[in-house]
Amino acid sequence: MLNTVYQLKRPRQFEVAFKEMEIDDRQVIVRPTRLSICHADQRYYQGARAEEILRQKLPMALIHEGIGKVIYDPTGTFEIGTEVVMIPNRPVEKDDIIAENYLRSSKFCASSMDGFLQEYVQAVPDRFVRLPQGINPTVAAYTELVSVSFHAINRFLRFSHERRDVIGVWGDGNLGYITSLLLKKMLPDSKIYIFGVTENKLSDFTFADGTYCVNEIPADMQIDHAFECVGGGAASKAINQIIDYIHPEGTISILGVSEDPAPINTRMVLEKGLRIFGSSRSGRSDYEGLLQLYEEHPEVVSYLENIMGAEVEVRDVKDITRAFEMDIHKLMGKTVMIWNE
Ligand SMILES: NC(=O)C1=CN([C@@H]2O[C@H](COP(=O)(O)OP(=O)(O)OC[C@H]3O[C@@H](n4cnc5c(N)ncnc54)[C@H](OP(=O)(O)O)[C@@H]3O)[C@@H](O)[C@H]2O)C=CC1
Ligand SMILES: O=C(CO)[C@H](O)[C@H](O)COP(=O)(O)O
Ligand SMILES: [Zn+2]
Repeated sequence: MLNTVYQLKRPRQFEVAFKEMEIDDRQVIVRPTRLSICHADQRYYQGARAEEILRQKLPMALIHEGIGKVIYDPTGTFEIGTEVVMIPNRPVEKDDIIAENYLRSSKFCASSMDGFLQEYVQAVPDRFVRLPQGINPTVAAYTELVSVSFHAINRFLRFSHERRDVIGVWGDGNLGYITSLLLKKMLPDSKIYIFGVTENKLSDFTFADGTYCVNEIPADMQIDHAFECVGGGAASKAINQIIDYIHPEGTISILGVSEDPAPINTRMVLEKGLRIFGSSRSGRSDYEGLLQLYEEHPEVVSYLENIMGAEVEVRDVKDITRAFEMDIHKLMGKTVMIWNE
């Protein structure tokens, strides 16, 4: 069967490719319906990656956050029409210690293989997870991003000491919003403080115990642990500020992606005995745990509606380009493409 794949050929230029899709008795076929744009997609679209990386990876279909409907399932796992979230991580081996998203052999849609901007997505059944009935489909479209925070918080619970009275989250964007929201839900006894740069954005964090502009942090501020959700060129500034305000023996969870190495104050990391760990992407168990959290705490989904940005009907390359350009100029929120519906 012929599949239509919308690939980024070079920065700011999509093209249509037709690829043969072999139907077999192992793999499910899903028609994507809502696709959400991530920062990582924007780095490819805007050509913000190194030239040699772009040369190596493009042409490639973007998008690794999305949902769809099952249209074919020879394994009998799903009924036809079932709404599912698509998992972009594609492991080829299993390891008792290393999670699927850290195995160097794993592929990842829209990074080392085509992403979800396709007419059909094909994978083995465990790469799809059934969505709860009635969930807002636009919020469901960015489940992948939320699962990254869920994954990082669960690792944090493994790595950090148990005095978690105050947790700071640096970054007043989408990932900062999601991470602090989940922290508030998963650690209700902790105070969650957000540190950002824009008053307007910080005012959206209504569930937080405090919000601070990074240029006006009270001198006596102290936090037990912190999450960095900034990335890019500002990651280094954020991490060093965390190092300044964190208590000794605290844990710093790094989530922001930076193209260039970020210099950090290692002397103070040593003196304070800090633990720093990074997290990237997520695996099936994170999706399952998160969707269970959504079912138990439906108010989390309501809060996630606050970061719904533009919803753009997309039928062709021109519409896709328009969605990516709109996403660049947004102040906050997730841009979601309504696709194939
Ligand atoms: N580890 C993973 O698996 C994942 C990582 N990411 C990465 O996380 C990062 C954040 O993503 P996302 O939230 O979508 O991006 P956003 O751009 O929405 O968020 C970053 C926010 O941090 C703010 N900021 C800038 N400088 C500082 C500072 N010094 N202190 C505190 N906040 C600051 C930015 O403000 P302003 O816009 O005004 O500069 C912006 O609001 C990106 O690098 C992204 O690629 C995303 C998904 C998964
Ligand atoms: O967004 C992400 C996960 O949701 C990661 O940032 C993304 O996977 C990084 O990929 P790449 O190396 O292609 O930038
Ligand atoms: Zn992403």
